[in-house]
Amino acid sequence: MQIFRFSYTSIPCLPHSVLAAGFFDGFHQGHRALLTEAKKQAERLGLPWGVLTFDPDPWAVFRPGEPLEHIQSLEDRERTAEALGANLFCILDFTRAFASLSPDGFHQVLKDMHVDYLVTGFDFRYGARNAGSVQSLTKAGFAHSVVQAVTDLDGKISSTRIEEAVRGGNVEAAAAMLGQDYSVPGLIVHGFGRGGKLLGFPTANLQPDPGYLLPARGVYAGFVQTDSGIHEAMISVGVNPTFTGTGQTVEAFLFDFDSDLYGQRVRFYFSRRLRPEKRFDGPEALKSQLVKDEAQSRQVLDGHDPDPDGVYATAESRQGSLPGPGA
Ligand SMILES: Cc1cc2nc3c(=O)[nH]c(=O)nc-3n(C[C@H](O)[C@H](O)[C@H](O)COP(=O)(O)O)c2cc1C
Ligand SMILES: Nc1ncnc2c1ncn2[C@@H]1O[C@H](COP(=O)(O)OP(=O)(O)O)[C@@H](O)[C@H]1O
Repeated sequence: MQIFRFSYTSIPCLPHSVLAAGFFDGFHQGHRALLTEAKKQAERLGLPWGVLTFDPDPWAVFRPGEPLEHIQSLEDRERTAEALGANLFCILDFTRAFASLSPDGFHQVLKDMHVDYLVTGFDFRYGARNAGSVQSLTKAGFAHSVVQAVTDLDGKISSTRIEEAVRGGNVEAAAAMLGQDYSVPGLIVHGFGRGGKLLGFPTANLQPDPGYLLPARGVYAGFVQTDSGIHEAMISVGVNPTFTGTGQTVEAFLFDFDSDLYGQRVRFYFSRRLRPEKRFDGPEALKSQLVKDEAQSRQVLDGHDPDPDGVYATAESRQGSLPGPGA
């Protein structure tokens, strides 16, 4: 996949293509329908296909200073598009000047980018005051197709619904909409040194990359992708109320694993919520609960693939060629 990043004022020479346009946070089932359509049109026209996306998030440009959390970083979005077969990934710098283009100004940008065919969602808007829509693409005679909303029993699948599910700890609902388990990358840092010594369960503490949503406090069964492959795990998001003076931590005990993870870039996958976090009378009571959590996690994770499209199959460190899921 070729990646291009540019401003609308200096468009590079791009191949003629079919592009699906959107922000695509999560590349959920609705977003994937656009990619399927782009691929289909590209095959018909004999052209490469890909994604037209924007960075930074338009919200960050129009509401600077407001904290923003995402399902995916730009790099995650690139990796997902690549895993789903895109040939091109075009990132247009999102600025106030770009956003204030007229609809015709935006059509000209598409032409200068050699976009021969555009695929959008039914509610795609563009240009100053959102004046551009699928109707104005038609009026301008721009070759395009419109993909209708992909729905489930609760309505339209959207990044907002996925965010709500993750924030509420409903990671299974998030996974159904995403097409893969919700995951957060980051760095393994030192904790309080209690896990191994006091509890007999060493835990790898994640310093999540900035900007990622975190699932609600609680205990989850999931996976940890490390340099040595993907490992079943049980994960705690919480303040460790059994002990005092602890801030919020995100930590995992990896099953059948015994090596140093400090300083390593990893990815935590949240597959199933097991229970809320509790305050125990002491380390022994917590330890007995952890034994039960491990048994339950092993049971629910058996045969479960957190990343069926192999989006994040390479190790987060990207050093050399490393084993992926199932390794
Ligand atoms: C799967 C799992 C479940 C946990 N559940 C709880 C809990 O319910 N209550 C609690 O106080 N701490 C819980 N913990 C956190 C432990 O208190 C924590 O791992 C321990 O304090 C070690 O911290 P350290 O890594 O900073 O040394 C859990 C940890 C894991 C991995
Ligand atoms: N099975 C395992 N799961 C998680 N971490 C492990 C495991 N085996 C070894 N480790 C290592 O041990 C460290 C955790 O030890 P722990 O006693 O909880 O101390 P800390 O509080 O500093 O994280 C991890 O960061 C990792 O480097």
